[in-house]
Formats: sequence, structure tokens, C-alpha cells
Amino acid sequence: MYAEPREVRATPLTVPDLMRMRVERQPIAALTAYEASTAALMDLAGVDVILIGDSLGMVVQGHRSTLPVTVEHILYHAEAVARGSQRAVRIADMPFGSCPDPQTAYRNAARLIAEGNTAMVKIEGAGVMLPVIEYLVARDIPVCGHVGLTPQSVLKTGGYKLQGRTDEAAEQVLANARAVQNAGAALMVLECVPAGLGKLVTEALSVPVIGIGAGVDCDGQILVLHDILGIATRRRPKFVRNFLDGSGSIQGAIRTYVDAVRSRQFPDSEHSY
Ligand SMILES: Nc1nc(=O)c2c([nH]1)NC[C@@H]1CN(c3ccc(C(=O)N[C@@H](CCC(=O)O)C(=O)O)cc3)CN21
Ligand SMILES: CC(C)C(=O)C(=O)O
Ligand SMILES: [Mg+2]
Repeated sequence: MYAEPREVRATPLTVPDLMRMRVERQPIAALTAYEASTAALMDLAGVDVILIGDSLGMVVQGHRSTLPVTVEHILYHAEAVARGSQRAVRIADMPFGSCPDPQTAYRNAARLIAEGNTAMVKIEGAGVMLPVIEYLVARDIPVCGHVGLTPQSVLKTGGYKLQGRTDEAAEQVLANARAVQNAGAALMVLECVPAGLGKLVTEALSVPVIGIGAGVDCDGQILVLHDILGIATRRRPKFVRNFLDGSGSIQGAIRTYVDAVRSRQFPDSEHSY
């Protein structure tokens, strides 16, 4: 059976709208999407942010990491997502190797914005990425930072591990978040840190913080679509909840997720570190 034709007529959300949501303490519900059909369901369910994540390398392409994903891959999926979704703010991941210097990063980011129809690009890490972020923001490309667990660092870290465990490591995550914000990021993803550190970073920053495994006190939450549907093949991280269970349909699962984020029922302690 086909879904009945429906349309979302709400005006598109913008990056400044996300800042307003933080100020009004309205939780931001975000998900990843990789194609038009589920992106359209997300618009109908009121998802605020859709990330075309390099997680597609794992859940779509079947790789064991995000490292093989290219700008062309993100572009292909971003174009498909844009055909399905009009309301959500669409963010494109800058994949591994796409930011060797500010000029090359700008060229890649401008394509993801202009050809991929996205409003913002997301860059993992601080350090050498700070001048890259400054360069893009100065040229009017909105940037979302990403600190804590950065999956593109997996060869260095040796696995996807909880970050900011010790006082010293927590200080480093906070310092990285501050530096990325000071470089001009208008949004932050904070991944896989203890809930207390998630709260600390969210209070320390002035831009919205979207957590994934960072506790309930962030300004918003993001999960990978395949994880909320329970169809990802890798071992499920602690922060993942299957929202299809008990929801009956993919549309129902997305709605249940949005409602749980908006009412701050997700994540609970069972899905936090
Ligand atoms: N399906 C999917 N979901 C994701 O959230 C995701 C991807 N893929 N691919 C890219 C990255 C990789 N991510 C991951 C993957 C595994 C863990 C994980 O298993 N973490 C351990 C931490 C244990 C510890 O150090 O104490 C966990 O048990 O939660 C976390 C984030 C998040 N991203
Ligand atoms: C998990 C999110 C934050 C991400 O970067 C991705 O899906 O690639
Ligand atoms: Mg990513």
C-alpha cells in the first residue's frame, strides 16, 4: 500500500531559527537521512534538522567506518534528500579528507551548499580545523562543529569510545567546543560524552548544542535513522533506542522519536553515559 499524498506547507526552518529554539528552550529534533522518501516522512513528523551524515558509509554502503565516504557520495544523497524535504534545516557532513586546507574545504563545502541544496556543512574536530571553519564562515558558509567522539578519528583512537571520561579529557572537550564556537560555528554536535559533560558544554556555549550520546541537557538530539528503526547491522551503541518497536510504522517511529525529544523523555539514563 502506498502512503496517501501529503504535503508539508510549513515555511522552511533556517539556521537562525535553531538559535531561537535554543533561547526558547524548545528541544531541537534531528535525524540523519540519505534519500527522499524518509526525508519527506521527517518533514511531516516535524523533524527540525536533517543531517546527510557520512554515517551513510556504514548504514548505506556497508563499510566498517565512515572513512571511504567522498564529497560526491554526500552530494548524491543530499540532492535526493532535498527533493523529499522542504522544512527541515539540511546539513551536509564534510567527509574524511575533504578539508586538507581552507581553500579546498571551501570549494567542497560550496558544492554541498549549492549543488546539494543544504544550508550548512558539518566539520569534525578542532585544532587544524579551526582556520578551516573561520575561512568558510567568513565566506558565508554556515558551519556546524562536531566535538567529543569524532568518528573520522577512528584510526587514531582505535575505536568508537566514550570521550571526556577523566577531568582532563572533559576539559579538553570543553576547550575544543569553545574554540570551534569562537571560530564561527553556529551549531554544535556533541557526541558520546558523559551526560554531566553534555550539560556543562551546553551551558558554556551560546550556540545550540545537539547531542548524540551526550545526555538530555543538550539543546537537541540527533540519531542515525537506521538506529531508530533497529535496522543497523553493527552492535548498537548505548545511546540508541529502537523507536519502531511499538510504533507500528516508519512514520510512527519518526513521530515517536520527535515527541520523545521534544518532551525530553529521550534520552533517559538507560541511553546516556
Ligand atoms: N548506525 C550508526 N549509528 C551511529 O550513531 C554512527 C554510525 N552508524 N556511524 C558513524 C558514527 C559511529 N558512531 C558510534 C559507533 C559506536 C559507538 C559505541 O559503540 N560506543 C560505545 C562506547 C563504549 C565506551 O567507550 O564506554 C558504546 O557502547 O556505546 C559510538 C558511536 C556514531 N555514528
Ligand atoms: C551521527 C551523526 C552526528 C553523524 O555525524 C553522521 O551521521 O554521520
Ligand atoms: Mg558524520
